[in-house]
Amino acid sequence: MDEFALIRRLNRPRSDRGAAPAASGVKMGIGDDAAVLRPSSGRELVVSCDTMVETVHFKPETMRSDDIGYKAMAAALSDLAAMGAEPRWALVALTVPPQSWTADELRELYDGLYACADRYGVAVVGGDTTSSPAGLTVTVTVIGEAADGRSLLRSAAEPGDAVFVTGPLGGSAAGLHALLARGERAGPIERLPEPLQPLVRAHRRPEPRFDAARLLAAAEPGVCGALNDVSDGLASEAREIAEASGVRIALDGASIPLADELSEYAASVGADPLEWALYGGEDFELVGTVRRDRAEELAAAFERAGRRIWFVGQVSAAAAEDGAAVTIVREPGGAEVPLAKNGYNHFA
Ligand SMILES: Nc1ncnc2c1ncn2[C@@H]1O[C@H](COP(=O)(O)OP(=O)(O)OP(=O)(O)O)[C@@H](O)[C@H]1O
Ligand SMILES: Cc1ncc(C[n+]2csc(CCOP(=O)(O)O)c2C)c(N)n1
Ligand SMILES: [Mg+2]
Ligand SMILES: [Mg+2]
Ligand SMILES: [Mg+2]
Repeated sequence: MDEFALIRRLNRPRSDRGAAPAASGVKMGIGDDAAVLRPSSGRELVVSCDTMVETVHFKPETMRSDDIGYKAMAAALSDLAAMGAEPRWALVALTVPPQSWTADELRELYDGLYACADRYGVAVVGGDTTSSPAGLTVTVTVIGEAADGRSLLRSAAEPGDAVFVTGPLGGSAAGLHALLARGERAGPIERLPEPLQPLVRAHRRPEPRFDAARLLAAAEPGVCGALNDVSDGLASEAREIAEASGVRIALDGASIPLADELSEYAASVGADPLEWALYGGEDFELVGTVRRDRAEELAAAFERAGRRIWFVGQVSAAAAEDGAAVTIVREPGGAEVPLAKNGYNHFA
């Protein structure tokens, strides 16, 4: 495999680029020492990166090549949605063990990556390609824009706020569980038993929630408080909001929306679906807070747009030094207990 030939093969011919409206603002894209971009005036830049690592984030049993590319882009973009930003540009760093990946498989990975980039109007403007002694990694850096001063921060929750999520949780973890339990090389989703399909789709083809992010960003300044995306599980994301904002969050377990088919699948393998929603991660829904007296108005704005938010808890003033940052009532009438700090942790 030749590095330069591979880069040419993975990226689109120059004639394809520039056709998409996403290419606007690109003075120099792929092909020079660096990209040259023109941000819109009056907008602030919002920048983030995320890495996916073979065996840590994907295995042959869990993801096909195109899914890896799609999800790497989707997971990175999700952090822009979590800031209330509009996606614009991306850079892709690839490290490849040449013995275990063919150029065709890498091309499929890029087909998935570009499918996601096109779906969200993102122009890939550069990247980096190196060999790796073992394990493929994909790092996607994303750049978006928000109205000046309007990025939605983790630190903006206030006592009295309601906590909401933008969609059902736990599906991705259940899909992962099902794929690992099957243990065979991942095939097309349509060939799986029907009840597994939405769970596996949630794992392989997550969608960054720009639809919800746009509605939140469009609300009057101050209506939406903090915002995060659920990459590490609701428990972990709620804790990040609580700690960044210096508040306490009380979750109501019975109100947390569970993914379609999740309860049935969890029952079939003796698992607790709520645990997957709290600790599974990779759902990429948004979790946020809204001022209590504006919560119904926000829910109505979602309904008018044919969407929904689910209220899953309340924010209150931080407890004493040793008080729990996040608590939960698991069942109606149950006791309020501190929520354990589990969630996904790369070094735990
Ligand atoms: N190696 C690093 N060097 C500098 N900053 C980092 C590094 N790793 C993470 N960060 C920063 O730490 C903050 C929290 O990162 P974290 O990865 O936990 O958030 P996230 O991207 O929302 O989560 P996830 O990676 O699960 O999507 C971010 O501001 C991120 O840019
Ligand atoms: C084969 C395989 N095993 C386990 C997992 C689960 N997993 C890996 S990283 C992560 C958190 C988000 O990552 P990050 O914090 O790096 O953004 C989760 C839930 C998976 N996807 N594939
Ligand atoms: Mg991160
Ligand atoms: Mg992330
Ligand atoms: Mg995030």
